[in-house]
Order: sequence, then structure tokens, then C-alpha cells
Amino acid sequence: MQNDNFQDHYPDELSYCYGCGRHNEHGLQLKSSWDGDETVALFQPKPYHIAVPGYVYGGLLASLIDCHGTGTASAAAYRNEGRAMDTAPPLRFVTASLQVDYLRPTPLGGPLEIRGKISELKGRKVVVNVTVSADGEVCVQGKVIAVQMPEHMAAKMDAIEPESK
Ligand SMILES: CCCCCCCC(=O)SCCNC(=O)CCNC(=O)[C@H](O)C(C)(C)COP(=O)(O)OP(=O)(O)OC[C@H]1O[C@@H](n2cnc3c(N)ncnc32)[C@H](O)[C@@H]1OP(=O)(O)O
Repeated sequence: MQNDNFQDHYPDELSYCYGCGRHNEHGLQLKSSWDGDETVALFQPKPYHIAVPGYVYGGLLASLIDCHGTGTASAAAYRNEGRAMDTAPPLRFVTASLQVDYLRPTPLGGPLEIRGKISELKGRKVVVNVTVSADGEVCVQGKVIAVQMPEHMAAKMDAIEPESK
């Protein structure tokens, strides 16, 4: 596995996302990287990421799929153009659709492995299939349809309030 994390290449103003922003001290700070043609992230849930005792909260699992999916989309788009992730013009993606299926309860204890596979890359859209595994067993699977961030979302980047930092 490479240690070159996608989210470390996001510009500062796009690094406050609750799921993956490196500047969000209250967030999850997910880190994703390439593993061959797949992508991978590891996340260690905290004891307070609880659903029922002993199991991980489903909303957290959806967030991990969401941010791993959008990070994978961005990395895939750069790779498709043969460019490094910090080169211009920027290729950043937001979630258009997030589908999550909870296959079995996810034990709360050890680290979770999140894996992404690109199933479609066309125009401004990338579709990523994502799994979350605990102890080597897939507990959750999801699909993220990511679309390149529209201009009007980028326009608010100057308006980051100090409280959101
Ligand atoms: C950048 C670092 C931050 C990391 C982000 C972390 C993840 C997030 O939390 S992002 C926040 C949540 N997401 C949002 O707020 C997005 C809100 N939605 C939007 O802004 C728009 O609807 C947006 C950008 C998704 C799509 O709008 P638009 O740019 O007009 O797309 P459009 O041209 O219609 O469609 C592009 C393609 O996506 C598809 N698509 C668009 N929306 C959807 C959808 N909801 N479901 C399925 N497919 C969709 C279209 O069918 C089209 O596909 P194709 O090219 O095959 O015909």
C-alpha cells in the first residue's frame, strides 16, 4: 500500500470536510490511497462510534464510504489524465448519490478496512463501489456516484468561517 494519501493533496480550502478534511479537528480525517487499481483506507473507530453495544454506528460507516468514494473518484480522474493530484486544473468531486447496504453488524473494536473499486469513469462522473471490512469480513457495501464539484460550490470557498475550522 502506498502512503501517498489523496486527501493530503486537497487544497487547504477544501480540507474542512467532516469525513476527510485534514484541517477539521472534530472530523474523521479519513486517509485513502491507491493499492494497485483499487483504493484503500484504514479507520479506527472510537468507543463512542457505537450503535448498539459492541457494534459500529451505521451513519459513521456511510460517512466512511462517502469520503472514500469521493476521494477515489478524484484520484481516478487524475490518474485517467496522467496527472499528479496537486496539478491544475483541480479535479474535486462531491457526492451525487450514496447507496449503502449493511450486510452484517460491524464489530466495534479493531480497525476497519475500506476498499474502493472504480466501476465507471465518464465525463464529470465517477462511480465507485466501496466495501467496509472488519476482521477480514465484508460488513458493509456501498456505491458512490461522484460528480465533479460545480463552480457554484467552489464560489463559497472564500467564505469559510473561523468556527468551521
Ligand atoms: C472536494 C473535497 C470534499 C469531499 C466531499 C465529501 C463528500 C460530500 O459530503 S459532498 C456534499 C454532499 N453533496 C452535495 O452537496 C452535492 C449536491 N448536488 C449537486 O451539487 C449536484 O446535484 C451535482 C454536482 C451532484 C450534480 O449536478 P450537475 O453538475 O448538474 O450534474 P449533471 O450534469 O446533471 O450530471 C452529471 C452526471 O451525474 C449523474 N448524476 C447527477 N446526480 C445524480 C444522482 N443524484 N444520482 C445518480 N446520478 C446522478 C447524471 O446522470 C450525469 O450522468 P451521465 O453523465 O452519465 O449522464
